[in-house]
Amino acid sequence: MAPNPRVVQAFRTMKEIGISEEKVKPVLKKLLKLYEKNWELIESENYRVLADAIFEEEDSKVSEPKKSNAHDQEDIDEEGSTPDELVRPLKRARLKNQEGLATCSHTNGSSNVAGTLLKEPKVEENEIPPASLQHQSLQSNVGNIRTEILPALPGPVSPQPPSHAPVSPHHSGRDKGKQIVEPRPNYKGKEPMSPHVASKGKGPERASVALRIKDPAPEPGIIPNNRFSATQALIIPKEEPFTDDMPQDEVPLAVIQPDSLSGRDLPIGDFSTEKSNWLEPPESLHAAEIAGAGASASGTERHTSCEHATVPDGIPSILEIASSQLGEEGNEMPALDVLQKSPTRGDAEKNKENGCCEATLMLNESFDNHCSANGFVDNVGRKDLVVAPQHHLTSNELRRVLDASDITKGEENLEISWVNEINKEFPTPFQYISDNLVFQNAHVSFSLSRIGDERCCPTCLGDCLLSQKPCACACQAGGKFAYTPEGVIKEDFLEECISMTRDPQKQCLLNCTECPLERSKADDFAEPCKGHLRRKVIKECWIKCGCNKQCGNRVVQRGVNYKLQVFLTADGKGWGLRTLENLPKGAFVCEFVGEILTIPELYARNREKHTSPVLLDAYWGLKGVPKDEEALCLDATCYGNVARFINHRCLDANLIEIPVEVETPEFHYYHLAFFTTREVHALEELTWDYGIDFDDLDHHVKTFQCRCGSKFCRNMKRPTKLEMLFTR
Ligand SMILES: C[S@@+](CC[C@H](N)C(=O)[O-])C[C@H]1O[C@@H](n2cnc3c(N)ncnc32)[C@H](O)[C@@H]1O
Repeated sequence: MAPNPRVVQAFRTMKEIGISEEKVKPVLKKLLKLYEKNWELIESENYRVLADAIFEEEDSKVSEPKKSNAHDQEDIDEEGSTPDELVRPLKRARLKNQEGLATCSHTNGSSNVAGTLLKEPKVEENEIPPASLQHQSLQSNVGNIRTEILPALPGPVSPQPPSHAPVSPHHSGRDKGKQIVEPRPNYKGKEPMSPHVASKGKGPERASVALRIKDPAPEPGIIPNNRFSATQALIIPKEEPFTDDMPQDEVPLAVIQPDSLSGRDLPIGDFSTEKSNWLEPPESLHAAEIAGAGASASGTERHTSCEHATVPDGIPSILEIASSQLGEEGNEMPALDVLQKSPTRGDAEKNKENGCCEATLMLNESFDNHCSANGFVDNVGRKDLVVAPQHHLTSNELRRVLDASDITKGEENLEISWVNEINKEFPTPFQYISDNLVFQNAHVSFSLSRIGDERCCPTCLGDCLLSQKPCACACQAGGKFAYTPEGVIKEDFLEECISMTRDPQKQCLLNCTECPLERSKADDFAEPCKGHLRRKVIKECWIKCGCNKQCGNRVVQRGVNYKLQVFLTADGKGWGLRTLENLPKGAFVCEFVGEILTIPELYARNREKHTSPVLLDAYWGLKGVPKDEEALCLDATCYGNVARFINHRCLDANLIEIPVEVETPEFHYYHLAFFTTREVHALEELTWDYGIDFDDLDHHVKTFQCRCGSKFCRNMKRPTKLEMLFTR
């Protein structure tokens, strides 16, 4: 029998990163079984899932006897044997996230090079760090350069034609990034629908970090193969928490090495004020002016903003840029089309597929190759792909300019730009992640075997929303799906969520007999539990369900699907998040993503220097006394997503947070997703009610003078008795 070409390709790809067939076979076999021969999942992101599973297997296999090669091959060919339970490996996702960590300068043996925090494995006293690690550090640094050379620039935001386009659950994954999302035909918004183009979509099941990992991970301690681009070079710590003493079928979502992030008070202090690696650009490069250069803010618009990009004859086209893989500056290369031409990532990928080179590769090339900083190649040297900017940019300046086009550095489906139309400040650097990371002690692990059939719908096919009878997943949400076929939350479900949050009559506070918040206080004045708001929960279908990836009950796991922008607010709230397109009521905007911490870990951090943490307390008080490792919160100060920019608004905010259960049936961990409470117009700031009691000095959220502007503001300056007398 001829070998299955997909198997052959998998072997080949693994071989390229130094993994032998012998190691690949048994793992591939298990994955095929686990994914029911869904090769797409295995092949996505350059076989990342496979590579990760092999590493997991290696970690846990020490005492396991090897199976014979012949037998494995047979099994792969047959694809029929019953494997041990294998949970999709998620842990290594964090490796990706170490790349380019901007400014958390940790004390434990980490090095901060060119704005990139590089995590190094703990080195014993007197032990010389292996050369491979030094090498990796350099490579990671170079990787940072590449990730920052992104094509587009933020632009002045022109209100979009209204498009009440619903969130379409039918959008593409990262591995199929060029697919166009079709609007649902039966959406009856007032305005014409605008199809969402997922220009660089992420993994189809977003909640599974493993599916979204971009690059194959090298074996622990091994120098990545040179053939990989610099960004693929990752530091692989040899020690992995949770691995040794954990049952094989339990895998944390992603873990941050305790070594590297302990004692974070200092780094976080640095983080909020760090400037050394984050240079101010010259005035000519101010974001607002850049915005005025005509580039538009996100994805689809960019195609049209570059039509007139030409180089007048005689204008020298020179631009400074980091020139080598070691990142020296000062070499010159032709001016590139950075201020006008803003192709989408999809375009760049297409060019790459066509044999064009990437920016990192191009840095060593001469202009004869006709590469642009955007990864574009103009094979015929057409001038309309190149403009001569007025400025001679240094590499630092260029980095800043290009960062403005996508604060997510490619982590989301869509690019999210930032603009500052007020002054010359830049957003505080942080490491963008699109999935939560376990910091250290939080107990967040799951096993497919622990998701019982009653908590998933293995017998479903296709799109659960279309089936006559509500499936098991729907039953958990009260016998009805929370989503409409248009991908927004159902009106009644949403209204109930809103009233349970806002209406004192409908609010239900759960009181812990022993509140984790109080328990973790270092003082002797623990108070009784103040109560935790009971919430409605959405249960999404997931990989153990029989439905397909396009199932309408998978919305949050698909990630951001609307054009958003980070901007400096004019009313003194700092940076905020706004939408660049009209949003229908009930639309999923984004998830709150950060480090998953236990409450003691949260308290151990320096509150003053943190952005608002979010408690995952929807079940506290409901299920007995949550253990320390189960009472969790999310902190997005150092690692976070775009939600860290959402400002607070008392009571009538246009977003509401709803717990969403995706991959774990353990109630203490869930995803916190933001949905619109009403239609939101393009350019409106997105806000949510942090739930702060401004009178409670003890509140876990650092209090501030609220400037939300709501007529329901709970922090309005209260009139003094004297003032009250005068107003009578
Ligand atoms: C989660 S962050 C939001 C993003 C933040 N504005 C920034 O610039 O990074 C929370 C912080 O934003 C500021 N903030 C949020 N909502 C505010 C409001 N309504 N009034 C004043 N400041 C606000 C406070 O400083 C608060 O600690």
